[in-house]
Amino acid sequence: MNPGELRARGTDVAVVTEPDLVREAYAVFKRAMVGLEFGPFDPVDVSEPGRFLAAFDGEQVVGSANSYATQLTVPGGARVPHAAVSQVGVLPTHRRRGVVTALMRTQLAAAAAAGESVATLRASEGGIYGRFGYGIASHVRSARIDTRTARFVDDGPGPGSVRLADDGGVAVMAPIAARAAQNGAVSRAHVWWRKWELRAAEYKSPSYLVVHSTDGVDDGYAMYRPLDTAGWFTSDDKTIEVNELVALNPGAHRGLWRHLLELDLVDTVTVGTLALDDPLPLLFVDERAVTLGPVRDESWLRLTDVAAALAARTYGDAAPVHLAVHDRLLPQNDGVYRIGADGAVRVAADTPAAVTVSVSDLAATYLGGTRWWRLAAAGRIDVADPAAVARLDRLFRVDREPYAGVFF
Ligand SMILES: CC(=O)SCCNC(=O)CCNC(=O)[C@H](O)C(C)(C)COP(=O)(O)OP(=O)(O)OC[C@H]1O[C@@H](n2cnc3c(N)ncnc32)[C@H](O)[C@@H]1OP(=O)(O)O
Repeated sequence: MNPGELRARGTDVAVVTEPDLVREAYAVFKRAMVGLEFGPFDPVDVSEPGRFLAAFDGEQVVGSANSYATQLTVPGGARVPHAAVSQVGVLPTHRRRGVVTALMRTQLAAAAAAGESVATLRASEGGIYGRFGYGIASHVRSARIDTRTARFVDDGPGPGSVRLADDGGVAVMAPIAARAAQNGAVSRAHVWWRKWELRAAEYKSPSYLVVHSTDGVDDGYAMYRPLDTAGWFTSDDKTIEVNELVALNPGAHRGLWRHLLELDLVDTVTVGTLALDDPLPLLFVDERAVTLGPVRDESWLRLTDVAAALAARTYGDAAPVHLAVHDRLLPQNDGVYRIGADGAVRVAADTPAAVTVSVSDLAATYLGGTRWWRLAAAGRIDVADPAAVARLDRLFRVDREPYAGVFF
């Protein structure tokens, strides 16, 4: 990173590589998060070198923002270099002085310069990141399944098999997760698995891992644990929580859910995070066996290099639209883009645009999770040609709702 870029709005922002400064930056994040529990790890061991940013007030670290070099699967299946942003925090003594603004400005410019044309994060609050050009690109919800009423539509065992792999850990999970390539998938940084191992070593309650294979090839896994085991023996609502379920194909999805729902003893199965269009409820004769939780935002996405990001995804079939994009924080993205079935390119800035959008609302549409007509209905976009809105919806249309499926 160019040191000249590191000064923004009077706050000094720098990449910290020296171990004690990395620890100090991480401690700032922990302090800012007030109540979040953290694992038993040294932040130096679970960070990627050269990516932890710190904001300084003199010698003191007062703000932090980290990221990981990963990949995002975009519509059409391309895997785009991506910054997975995390550990953003500012000391309570230094809030509302522009510290995080300086960190975001530096971080996003660095990502764009490194060829990471998109960044995503999980937001602690909904009011923070829109001003930095992030928009909500995917949503998720939880589910609770009553094993007593969950009778499968498809009554026979699937073509694959499930094996117990409780001691398999990362060696088993990582190669399967690496092949997850749904719209919105985020690849997992090596250090996240390290963090997972360090946390797992501390878990008090039992945790189980099962792996699904088809024709001898692993194609899915589920991790789960029992809740409230103190009352487990006499409880009439013995519950397991599925911490993660990765299924690379529908057979693995069905096979893993069948395994979980047929566990003896278990009355209820909960899962915290499902894609909005996960077929889970349709597996059962009575869909009410599944109680879906409220919809929540998952990936907040930022296009750091709009031209590169738009060119990376594919588009549906509709006549092209000229789209003007405004980006206050990274003005190099300001411009007009021609989006068509054959792809997206930047055109002359004075080309008349049918629709004008902020970079954050564009981010919300990028993976197909937010429809253009809804932005128009909400008055969030300027529409010079109303017919262009329906064309944009056909162009940005996706087969599957976006879903990252990983928290970082
Ligand atoms: C990916 C993740 O790590 S998510 C975790 C994010 N971190 C946290 O939630 C920890 C607790 N909060 C914090 O540490 C800080 O309050 C932060 C990081 C959210 C904001 O940092 P600050 O340095 O205070 O923000 P900064 O002064 O740059 O504010 C920029 C603008 O955002 C606004 N803003 C800042 N925080 C919030 C918020 N939580 N909600 C709404 N608006 C906010 C400010 O009012 C300001 O608006 P303005 O430009 O109109 O004046």
